[in-house]
Amino acid sequence: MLTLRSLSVGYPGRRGRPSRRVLSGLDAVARSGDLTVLIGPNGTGKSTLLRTLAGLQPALEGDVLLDGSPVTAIDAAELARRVAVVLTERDLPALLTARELTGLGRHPHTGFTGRLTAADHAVVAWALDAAGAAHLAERPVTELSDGERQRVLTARALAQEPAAILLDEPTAFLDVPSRVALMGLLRRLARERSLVVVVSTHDLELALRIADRIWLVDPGGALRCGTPEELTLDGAISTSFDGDDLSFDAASGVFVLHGGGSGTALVTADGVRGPLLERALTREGWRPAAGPPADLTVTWTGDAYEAALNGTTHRFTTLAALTDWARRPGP
Ligand SMILES: Nc1ncnc2c1ncn2[C@@H]1O[C@H](COP(=O)(O)OP(=O)(O)OP(=O)(O)O)[C@@H](O)[C@H]1O
Repeated sequence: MLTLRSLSVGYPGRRGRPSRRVLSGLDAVARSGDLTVLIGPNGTGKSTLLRTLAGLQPALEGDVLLDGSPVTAIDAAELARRVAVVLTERDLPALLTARELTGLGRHPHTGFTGRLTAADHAVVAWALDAAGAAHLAERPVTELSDGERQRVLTARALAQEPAAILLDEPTAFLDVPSRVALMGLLRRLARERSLVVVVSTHDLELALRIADRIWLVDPGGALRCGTPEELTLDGAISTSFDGDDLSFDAASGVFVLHGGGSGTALVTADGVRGPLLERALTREGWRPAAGPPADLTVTWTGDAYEAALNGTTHRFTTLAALTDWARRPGP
């Protein structure tokens, strides 16, 4: 497991510039077998923390322990075997194919010559496949799209067969199915291979759905740790992310736009139509009501939407027509 003990991270002062302490007094554990997801608003220090955990920059104070040993006491070659890091790199070595770049992940294991054995090639093939990048294997890495490059960088980390894998926003450039697939893969790897996996993301809704443990850097610089449900229940998620226009709905686990000043709306419709209607009305400035009374009631009759407002009922045959009317309800 990976343990943070009274850890402070940041940037030492240089050439007359003062040092910058980004986060301090951090205590946390990322367990083997868990997918630990690091979340927090912009600029709170997620990348700085991940780089410090990976040994890419020194801690200002305190310790990072890998299976009980301070990472500073583990020699560089050993650390390279045990910890893999995926940063949002854009400058990759030209002329390498995706397979060759993934092969670089084997280097901590290959010894002095760097030559890959048949067993190493098999691990590379597995890693490319696991990261959904097998079809990219022979492509030059400089010609890949952002999302494709992210998969190959993930494959390189997997090829390293580390004990811990740290990823900084690996889903940033991926489309939605690929994000879910990559997070799912990371969780599966954590469980099946008993890996420590710490991954930062801005995809809060996905994080809360898929993480075993959340590390939340709150705006005050504290690190709040717990299951997604614990942090939702104790209000930590709302406190960190709610804004003037947006708030986190604990029950559904998604962000909702605040209804404006149009009033409350009560929806009666079966299946998925109900939540979709509520979403459309919220976008137009109505606040969903849990039950009667409400300023506006909308009922799906099976072939039309009936909207009752101020004693008058309006009938719409399409959701688009209802939505347009709800924006500026008239007679
Ligand atoms: N090299 C540096 N020297 C000094 N300060 C830095 C340096 N790099 C980042 N910072 C500052 O450290 C703070 C944390 O930055 P960091 O990139 O870790 O945040 P983050 O949570 O990853 O942000 P984001 O969500 O926007 O990616 C920011 O205020 C940033 O300006």
